[in-house]
Amino acid sequence: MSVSSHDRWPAFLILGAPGSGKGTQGKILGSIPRFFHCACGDIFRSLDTRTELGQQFVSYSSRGELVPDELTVRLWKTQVDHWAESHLYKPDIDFLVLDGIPRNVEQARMIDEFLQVHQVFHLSCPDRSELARRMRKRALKENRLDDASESIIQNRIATYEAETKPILDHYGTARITEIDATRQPVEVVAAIISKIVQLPFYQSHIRSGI
Ligand SMILES: Nc1ncnc2c1ncn2[C@@H]1O[C@H](COP(=O)(O)OP(=O)(O)O)[C@@H](O)[C@H]1O
Repeated sequence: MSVSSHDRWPAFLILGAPGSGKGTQGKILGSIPRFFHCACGDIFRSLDTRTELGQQFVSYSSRGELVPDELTVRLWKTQVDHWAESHLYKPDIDFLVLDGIPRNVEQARMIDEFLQVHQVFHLSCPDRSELARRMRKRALKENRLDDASESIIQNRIATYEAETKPILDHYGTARITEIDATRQPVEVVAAIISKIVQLPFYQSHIRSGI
């Protein structure tokens, strides 16, 4: 499964607590040519819940907990390979926009083997009650079990604080852009895009005509 360093997929990461707007931003970016949105939660939700894997996902996510790393990374890698084989995702010219993976430092280390994260966009929302409000709204609209109760919501926010936020240290400040997640979606996406187009890596990748 190992990939040489020059073959590693170029990627951007959207990081933020549940309800911070990662999925909204990922979808918008994924609609732009040469950006490919990859939402780990969507990969899990597409599993047939009658299968053992599907059952495992339901049992972890309905408690607000993370699915074990080994299983998560294996499933994620299989799905990205599948997208690449079917040419939906073109690793030589597309930028991966990761949303929901990695979710802890161990996953960050595991996926570093396959991709190169060029910038992390941290959608920051210190107001936890605003996040909870957004999740309750989403539960009504999208029928999400994991957004359905107050204790699960609190557990998901706590899991984010304890396990996902330390990822910021893994990537280091030079690769992190802080964005205020309470701004309008159009303003958040504008901030992300203006940062990307200024990155030397982006400029050289685009100019190389790959
Ligand atoms: N990378 C991951 N590692 C472990 N579990 C994950 C991962 N991605 C998604 N999950 C599981 O799927 C659930 C829903 O994820 P997601 O749709 O990304 O929610 P949100 O965007 O609200 O944070 C998580 O609470 C977790 O149980």
